[in-house]
Amino acid sequence: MTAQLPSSNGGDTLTEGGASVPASESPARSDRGGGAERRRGVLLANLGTPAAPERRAVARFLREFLSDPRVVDLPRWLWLPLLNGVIIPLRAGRSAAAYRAVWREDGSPLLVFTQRLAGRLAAELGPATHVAIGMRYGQPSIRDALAGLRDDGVDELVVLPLYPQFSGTTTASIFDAVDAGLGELDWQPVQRRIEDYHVHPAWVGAVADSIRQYRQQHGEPDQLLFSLHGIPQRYVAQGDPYADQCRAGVEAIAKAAGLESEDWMLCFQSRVGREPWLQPYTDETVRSLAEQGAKSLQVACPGFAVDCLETLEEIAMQNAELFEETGGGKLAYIPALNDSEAHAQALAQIIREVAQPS
Ligand SMILES: C=CC1=C(C)c2cc3[nH]c(cc4nc(cc5[nH]c(cc1n2)c(C)c5CCC(=O)O)C(CCC(=O)O)=C4C)c(C)c3C=C
Ligand SMILES: [Fe+2]
Ligand SMILES: [Fe+2]
Repeated sequence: MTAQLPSSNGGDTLTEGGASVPASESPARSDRGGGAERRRGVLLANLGTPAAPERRAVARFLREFLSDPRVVDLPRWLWLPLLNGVIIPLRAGRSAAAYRAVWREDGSPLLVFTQRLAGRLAAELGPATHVAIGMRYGQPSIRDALAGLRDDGVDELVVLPLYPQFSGTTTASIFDAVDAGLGELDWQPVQRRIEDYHVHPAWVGAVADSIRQYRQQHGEPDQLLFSLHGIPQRYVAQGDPYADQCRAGVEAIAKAAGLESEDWMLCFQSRVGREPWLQPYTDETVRSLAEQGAKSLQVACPGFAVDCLETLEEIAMQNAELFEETGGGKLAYIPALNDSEAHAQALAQIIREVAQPS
């Protein structure tokens, strides 16, 4: 199915088969028809990761990431001195140690899996579609990815942030970087932006299948946790749809996986700072389940398209340890979809649905 996008710049969002596409991004989108074949490019965008698991590289990454006003919205005069004077000096070393615990011979898991997924996706979409990866923070940058696509002669650009659930802190920030990159390059391709795909049946089916397969191999736990990255509650109160999309998405996955409502829970991880974030918090939930006598947990993290620090270290190491130490048994992490064929097929379907027929 191909999305029929209206030619106005009305700012509406179209939902096609579960993926939301804003209808307002490229003024020239509908006036270029003419029957000429388009060269399609896909920008597969992700958060980014440090260049190395060392203090300096991690400090550089955190400085860029946490200076983004989409991520931390405090007034700059207050936040930037606090970030540079207190938070980075305190956090960089600890964070670098956590990165070292998951770093692979071929690099950061987030980058390696994103690169591999891009390769699979390119194979799935065929030689007429160019796929490039761009990181919101660090390298390879979104601007350089766009420059590569432009040099390949792309004139229809699909932007796919690897965030199934929309948040201003993630997806919108990627769109900011795409705007800035296109502006710098003075390039105006036709654009399709995929805002979210949290209830797209292809993606929901792929996640549900991965959970079912995991349980066939490893058995059923006392409880399954869906753990998604948190954001401050204040952002949700200001209108960020992230929490609603997390709930709708995990309900769809649970239903597709045939889970009963008492078999699973949604919780939120990775809180930073003191203000309240989305709740229940994953670590408090893990502790309380252990105290209530749970002996086995499985944790799936369907907000993370690929495995990264937050899944491999925070869930599979820290929370597994916490569960054991507080009287539980084994906490098993169900890997992200990563570069699986099922993931590439689901994303290819989402892309095909929003792209123009060529
Ligand atoms: C301080 C605010 C943060 C917000 C808001 C936030 C939202 C958010 N993040 C992701 C996905 C990822 N975050 C990752 C790491 C990470 N996140 C924050 C802070 C916020 N995230 C920090 C400080 C870090 C760095 C690690 C640390 O020091 O603890 C990662 C992993 C990156 C990697 O290299 O592996 C991902 C992915 C989402 C989806 C999200 C909001 C929905
Ligand atoms: Fe984060
Ligand atoms: Fe974390």
